[in-house]
This record gives sequence, structure tokens and C-alpha cells, in this order.
Amino acid sequence: MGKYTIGIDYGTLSGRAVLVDVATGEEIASSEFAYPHAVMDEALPSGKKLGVDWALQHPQDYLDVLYCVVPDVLKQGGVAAGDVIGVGVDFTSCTVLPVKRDGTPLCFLPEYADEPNAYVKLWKHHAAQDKANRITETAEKRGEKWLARYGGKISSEWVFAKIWQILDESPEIYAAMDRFIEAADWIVWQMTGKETRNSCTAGYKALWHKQEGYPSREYFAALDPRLENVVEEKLGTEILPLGSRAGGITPEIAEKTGLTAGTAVAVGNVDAHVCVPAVKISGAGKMLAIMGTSTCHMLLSEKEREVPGVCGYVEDGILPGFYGYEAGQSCVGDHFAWFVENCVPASYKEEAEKEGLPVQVYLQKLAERQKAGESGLLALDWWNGNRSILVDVDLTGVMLGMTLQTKPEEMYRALVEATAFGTRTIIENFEKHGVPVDEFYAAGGIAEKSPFMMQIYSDIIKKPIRISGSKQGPALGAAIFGAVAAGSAAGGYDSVFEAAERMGKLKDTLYVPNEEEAKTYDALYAEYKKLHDYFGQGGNDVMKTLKRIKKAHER
Ligand SMILES: Nc1ncnc2c1ncn2[C@@H]1O[C@H](COP(=O)(O)OP(=O)(O)O)[C@@H](O)[C@H]1O
Ligand SMILES: O=C(CO)[C@H](O)[C@H](O)COP(=O)(O)O
Repeated sequence: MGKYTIGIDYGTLSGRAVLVDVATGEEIASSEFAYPHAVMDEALPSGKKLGVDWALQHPQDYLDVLYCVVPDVLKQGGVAAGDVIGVGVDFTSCTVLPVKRDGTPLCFLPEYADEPNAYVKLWKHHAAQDKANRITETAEKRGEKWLARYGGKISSEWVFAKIWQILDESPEIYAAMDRFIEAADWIVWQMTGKETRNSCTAGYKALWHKQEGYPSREYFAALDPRLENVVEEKLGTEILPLGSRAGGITPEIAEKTGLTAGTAVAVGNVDAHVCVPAVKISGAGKMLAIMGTSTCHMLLSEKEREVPGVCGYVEDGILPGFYGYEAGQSCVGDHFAWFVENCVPASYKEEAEKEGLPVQVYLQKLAERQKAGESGLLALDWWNGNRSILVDVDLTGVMLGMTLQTKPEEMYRALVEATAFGTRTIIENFEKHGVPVDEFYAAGGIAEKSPFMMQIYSDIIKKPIRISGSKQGPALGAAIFGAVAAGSAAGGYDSVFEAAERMGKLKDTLYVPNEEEAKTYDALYAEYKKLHDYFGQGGNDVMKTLKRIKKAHER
């Protein structure tokens, strides 16, 4: 009798599940549920307006994913619930919410339903940059050693900037919350009835270290005396390693999903990190880019190296026995979606519809007829700030070289190239600081859907690119961790390496650089670097000035 696990990937806009055969990695069924509230970046469900750079979600959407996709994959797969031995979950991160002691989100309570700070702050909520700056400056002043582990700068996307924003703007919400928790851990709590915290989000997003724990009380008090005991009062101090069993499915969730009560649930994981075993990476030097709404770059190394501008490195943060490095670009697919929504004429949309193609695929079809440099355009990929290597959410986009002849497909291609130049900058930065990148792998919606983009990436980074064998790399990764949480006694695995070997997969496709295109791109990249340093490293702060003027209109 076969054994199966279910992996659930909570992305930016939807949750996706796969039902996987534990022995072979075969994906028997998959299902997707789009969040009804999507990303709330303009208003709450009540219509209450949100400020600049806010990005919230509704936790009810996460529960609805569970109730929809799990029964669906069980039904499609025709698998008996008793043969599902484990469930794994991954989430975007740092996506965090304030909850009561029993796990009830504050935004579920009528008295807080109209209070923005009571909702889930999505990873791309960028409205706490002032807090992030003070977190970094205070750490610098106090000579905090941990700062170097995070590339020298703490992001506004992470836990302490977000919780401090709540404390400052809505002290009553801060007082009312008993816990501040990653959505990854919250959904596992809902499934098992037990609060757990995973080492991945704690390490990358909450400054936690396996030996040293969190930063000291003195440090938090130096930020704001009201934060002195933030760790003990609002976070958890018991952190479980990846692959651990968080608990078993509760009878209530069993009834709502069709799973068997007691089925093993793995501790939460992050959508990017979880994907590494899904592409069979088990050692140093192989960079995996998970390319979707944003891109995360994951890299293992046996060595501990301080690399400025990366998101951070965490020992055992991706796979046990390695330092797991993370870098990222906060706007990749989001660029393209923005472009389609805002900059494509009706005539293009009509033509795409006539050809039965999604608008992005139609644009790609037109853009691939061009050669590198032919449009005369060059863009900076900062439509949602810059995560690595500048760690600055106040940077914005640039498109240079436009004329009256410029066409939408050329602008679209320039945005694609800009994101690839951003990735090359990240690779070169790792290599310059002693963490080699010998091979490049890609997963996520873009790697799956766009050969056009993967070829441009290969030409720009000048490396061959291997592609995830699963359309749902993160969900497969979550299913792998579900099999490890179940353990060999239940028909799963005791080691993530063994599980990855059996369940992970790669496509046969290999994208190799085209030498001529790569040469032209070298020249364009040199110009990109000049713009990158000029606008991104203080040569001209015009982007920040414009943002300040824009913010003044909020008042
Ligand atoms: N054909 C396509 N080519 C390139 N990008 C695409 C295409 N279709 C959708 N996208 C982009 O993929 C992104 C979503 O990626 P996906 O990996 O599915 O989700 P998530 O990042 O939420 O996990 C969107 O931002 C969208 O712009
Ligand atoms: O920072 C992250 C991981 O560390 C986020 O989860 C990520 O950037 C959002 O992912 P996606 O683009 O797949 O929605």
C-alpha cells in the first residue's frame, strides 16, 4: 500500500497543495485556492484606507485554503486518508500576525476588525522602514555582533520592525496581543492545536541564533523601553528545528479536511527555503532562485562568511549541517504583473485574447524576436524597493532610454533584464565575499512558465540554469518535510537528505548562455551597475526625496 504526504505552499496570492507519493515523489494531485482578500494594500475590508507601503492579509483566507485544497487533493488522488502519513506547510515570510493566547487573530475580534495593525502584515509590508533604520543604527552603536549575520542591515520586512510599528501606532493592539507569530507557525497551530515556532523564520526574520538565542533585553530596551521584554512577552523561546513534528492533526481539522486525526504535521517553513530539497540540492555552491512574485536566492555553504547586503545566514537554516544563506529581490513577477495591468494598450490585450494567450506570454512572444540591447532600454528593478544587496525599500524604479518609438514589449523585456541584472549583482556579491556560486537552479512560477525569461537569465548571469522538476517546487518541498516529520516508522524518512533524494526532482531542460547575447549583456550590465551605485548608494537620493514629497500628501 502506497504512503503519501501533502505539502501546502502559502504564496502571496494563493495557497497550493500537492499530494505526493512518498516512495517516488510522484505528484498525484494538486489544487489551488486564491485568497479572497488577496493583498490589502489600499484599504481594509471595511473600506478604511491604508497608508503608503502597507500590505496586509486576512488570516481567514489561510484557513479557507486548508479547507479547500486538502479535501480536493484527497478526492482527486483517490487516496485513503489513512495512507497520508504527514503534512508540511510553507509560507511567505516574514508574514506575521498578532493573536490571543488561544491563537485567535486580533482582527477576528469585532472590536479590532477596523484596525489595520490587527491584521496580518504581509512580507512586503514596507511601512516600518523608520523602525528598521533604528534597529540597525542601535545595533551598530552597541556593537551587536549579530548584525553582521544579517548583511549589516535589518530589513523593514522583519519581525521587530513590524511589531514595533504596532507598539508605536496602536499600543492597545500591542497590549491586547498575547503572541506575535509568523503565519507559517500560526497555521500549524491551527492544524495541531499546539503553538510551535520554527528555527527558519526565527533565524532569518527574528534575529534568533541556535546558540545565542535572541538579541539581549538591553538591546531591546535601548530601542524602546516598552520593548525590553518583547521576546518573553510576545514571541516564543522554544524553537524547533526544521523537519520536526509539530504535532498531529486535531479532530476538528480532520473533520474539515478529510485527513485522519493525529496525522503528523511538520513545523512551519518558508516558501523559499523549503524548496531546496525539492530540487535535490544537498550541498554547497548551488544557488536556487525561487522566482515568483519576488525572487529568493538560497545558497548553502560549509563556511561562515559575513556577506554585506544579503538577508542573512543561519546555521541549519535550510538543511542541517550547512550555513544557509538567503538573498532576494522584492519585485520580480510583481513587476511584470504591474506592467500588464498599467502599461499595456487595449490593442495588445485584444490581440493576446485573439491568440488565446495570457498577456505576459503574448508580450514575451513579441519580445523574444529582439536581441540584447536592440531596444536601447535599461531599467533598474526596484519597483518594490531593493532587498539585496542595498536593503532599501525606499528605492524606486527607473527606465532609461525611452523614445517615441519605444514599444510595450521592449519595456517589458527591459524589466525582465533588470531583474536578471539584479540577480547577477547578488551572485557577484556572494562570490566577492567568499561564498562561491558554482551552479544555478530555478523554481517557482516564472521558472515553470517562462523559457523566454530563463534564457535571458542564463545569458545575463552567464551560467547554465537547471529547472525544478515540479510545477509546485515549494509545495513539494513542504511534502518532503511532511515525510520527515512522519518518520520512517510511519513509512516516511528520518533524514531530509534521504527524503530529497527519493522525492525531489529536476527537469531535463538546461538553459545555457548564448555567447553573443552574453557579450552584449556584459556591456549593458556595466551600465546597470553604474546606475545601481549612483541611485542606490547615495550618489543621488532623488528617489527618497520624491517619496518624502509623496508621503507629505498623506497628511
Ligand atoms: N507566463 C508568465 N511568465 C512570466 N511570469 C509570469 C507568467 N505568468 C505569471 N507570471 C508571474 O508569476 C508571478 C507569480 O508567481 P508564483 O510563483 O506563481 O506565485 P508566488 O510568488 O505567489 O508564490 C506573478 O507575479 C506573475 O507576474
Ligand atoms: O522573503 C521571503 C522568503 O524569505 C518571502 O516569502 C518571499 O519573498 C515571498 O515569496 P513569493 O514571491 O513566493 O510570494
